[in-house]
Amino acid sequence: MERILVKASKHSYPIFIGENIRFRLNKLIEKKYSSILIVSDEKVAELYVNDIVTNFPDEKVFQSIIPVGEQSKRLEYYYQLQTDAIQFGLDRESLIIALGGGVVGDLAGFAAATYMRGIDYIQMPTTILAHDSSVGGKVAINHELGKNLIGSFYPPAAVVYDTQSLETLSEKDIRSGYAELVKEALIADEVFFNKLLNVNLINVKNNQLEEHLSAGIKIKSSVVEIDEQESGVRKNLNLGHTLGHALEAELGYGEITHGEAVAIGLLFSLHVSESTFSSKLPYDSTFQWLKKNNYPLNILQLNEDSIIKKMKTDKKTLNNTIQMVLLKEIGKPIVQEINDYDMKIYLKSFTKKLEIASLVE
Ligand SMILES: NC(=O)c1ccc[n+]([C@@H]2O[C@H](COP(=O)([O-])OP(=O)(O)OC[C@H]3O[C@@H](n4cnc5c(N)ncnc54)[C@H](O)[C@@H]3O)[C@@H](O)[C@H]2O)c1
Ligand SMILES: O=C(O)C(=O)C[C@@H](O)[C@H](O)[C@H](O)COP(=O)(O)O
Ligand SMILES: [Zn+2]
Repeated sequence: MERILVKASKHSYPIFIGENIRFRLNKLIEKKYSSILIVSDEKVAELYVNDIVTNFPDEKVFQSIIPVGEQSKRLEYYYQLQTDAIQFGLDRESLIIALGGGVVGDLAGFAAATYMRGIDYIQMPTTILAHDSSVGGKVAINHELGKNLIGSFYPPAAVVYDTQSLETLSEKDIRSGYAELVKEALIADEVFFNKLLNVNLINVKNNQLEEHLSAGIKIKSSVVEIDEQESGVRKNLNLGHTLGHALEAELGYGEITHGEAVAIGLLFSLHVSESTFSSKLPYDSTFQWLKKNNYPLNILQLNEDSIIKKMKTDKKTLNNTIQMVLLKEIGKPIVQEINDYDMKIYLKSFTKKLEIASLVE
């Protein structure tokens, strides 16, 4: 088992990564809690919730199970969790366990951040993507008008990542999770990036996956330790998200996964970066890798004005001007202001490039 300690403003917290560690959860938690609420989605609950419950034979353990998917990361389910917490009698010494992917982690984390003004919660990520969402304390729900617009920075008490639970993931969710790994590699580590571009996602080996997750988590945690509340370098973790989040909201939450949207967003960032800095970046190799691994890249019918409006709900936006993370080179991200006129040109040239590439197939 690997243990990484993350320093946060409220407290430091450990990330435990290892196979089958969900069965040792009670040994990994140091504190005794008055009661425990496990939050999970229907699919994950069916697979793993009993493994978590059996850790606590002598405690009061409750469950709140939400429907699967991005649509659950909204006010209605946030309110449902608060109602459950009140009705189950959770107090200030209670614990919430977020067992699932980023949807469960963001929603349950935000519920924990606000229930009785804040109680402890533990992230138990069960997707590859959640190596990112479970670390750093960003918790939130979506608004119809924009992603993650209602939320907080609220670090977990611990992250317990059982890599064995990843064996049940679908191809789509493996793909989705790898987009955030590629993002981390692009902002911080060219060697890691080149390694990822050699991976074939349908037969990625367990030891390879663990190596990638550990590398991704180290990049993520080192950034959030320096800038927990995103006044500076943490913005770089948003590479690919200005367009990615806009696509998720524009197409309807859940129509495209977060990672798939981020993958398109990464490609767009490379496109804009190449034009802005007149430099050669790995647009072509990234495109080829995404295509080979079946990422959906067919976003040809974009309404640019509507997308730009959605991009402006991005939390990096200042004075109604879009701020986008670009790359000067791999490992050298920079936040750049882009006006609406230029953005429209970039969106048009990007979709044209994708259209031409789809004709060449
Ligand atoms: N807080 C952050 O810093 C941060 C970072 C990145 C992403 N996010 C958020 O994370 C969310 C996306 O997370 P996600 O991709 O994990 O989505 P998700 O939570 O919806 O999980 C994806 C799918 O995988 C299923 N699943 C989960 N674990 C499984 C397992 N072990 N076996 C089989 N199926 C399993 C789920 O039921 C779901 O159908 C988005 O809302 C995004 O905004 C947050
Ligand atoms: O941790 C961060 O910071 C990130 O930007 C990680 C992203 O992968 C993640 O999707 C995050 O939720 C986006 O944050 P937001 O502030 O743009 O909502
Ligand atoms: Zn993300």
